[in-house]
Amino acid sequence: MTAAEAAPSAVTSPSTQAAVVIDSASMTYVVRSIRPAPRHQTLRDRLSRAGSGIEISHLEALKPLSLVVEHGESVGVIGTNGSGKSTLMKLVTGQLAPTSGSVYATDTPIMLGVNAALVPQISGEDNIILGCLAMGMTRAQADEKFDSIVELSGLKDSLHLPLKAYSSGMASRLQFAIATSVDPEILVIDEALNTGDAQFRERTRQRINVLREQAGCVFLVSHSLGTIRDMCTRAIWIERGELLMDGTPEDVTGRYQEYAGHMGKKHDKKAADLLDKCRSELVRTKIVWNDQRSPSSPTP
Ligand SMILES: Nc1ncnc2c1ncn2[C@@H]1O[C@H](COP(=O)(O)OP(=O)(O)OP(=O)(O)O)[C@@H](O)[C@H]1O
Repeated sequence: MTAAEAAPSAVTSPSTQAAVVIDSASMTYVVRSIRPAPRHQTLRDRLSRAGSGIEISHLEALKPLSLVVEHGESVGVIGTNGSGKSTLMKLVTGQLAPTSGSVYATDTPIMLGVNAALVPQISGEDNIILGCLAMGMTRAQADEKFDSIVELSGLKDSLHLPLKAYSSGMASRLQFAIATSVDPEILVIDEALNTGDAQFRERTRQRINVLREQAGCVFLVSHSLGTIRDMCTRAIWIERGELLMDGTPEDVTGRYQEYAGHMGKKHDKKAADLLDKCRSELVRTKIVWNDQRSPSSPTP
């Protein structure tokens, strides 16, 4: 029996406090690529063969995972590169449909990501209006929110400049101020805070706290363990597509740091033992709907 099979599981009936319910959701990407030509061929032959065959492979980015996140929680998501954090966030926002299982949310989650759509050629001011309209506000509502967005961004003196003249930290500030202006019930922040300075981090922390107090919930993906400890009430660790830990930010980041230390020193056995320990200690969530029926409106 593997550690995962031996691990305890908790049956959870999502309460009215639940903002997001992930019910055994998994994600396998289907990757289509051009079949490579044999290496011994000349460059000319290789190029002329390009496109002669399409190869299809499957990449399991996320193993089936269940999680209930309640209103008022801010959940930090950590894990090494390529472990599946962004994939999980895309399932939460409905950008991707899970290969198996379901994801439910009480409201449409707002994603604040490094690639969130701002237009480089137009000014910060125009981006604010455009961003608000893109999030579904009317022009009158966008005008009404304008001053508070300027205030939160802290970029009053630069907003007349085109966005392409902003540093990545300044662009992040603007994105954050626009995205949180709708008081989202569910906010997903994927790496967007990493470029901010200390002042921006403090504003962000305060804004996240306000959203939580208003019974919103926040997911925060970050490689900065300090940010997770500062801003989150709970943390999860995903490694190679597998949920390994779900607990307090201190416990989860501490264990992850230990793992990263072993990996850095190439102590593979110690790293593997630590993963096994996490697997055996994780209390897996099993979702059971009270009325035996899941909600009728999964995302997307
Ligand atoms: N659109 C896609 N098509 C195919 N594979 C993908 C796609 N997006 C991600 N992957 C793969 O899925 C796995 C998880 O990627 P994901 O972006 O979720 O990881 P991550 O934990 O967010 O990584 P990072 O910390 O580097 O941002 C990786 O192996 C990645 O190569």
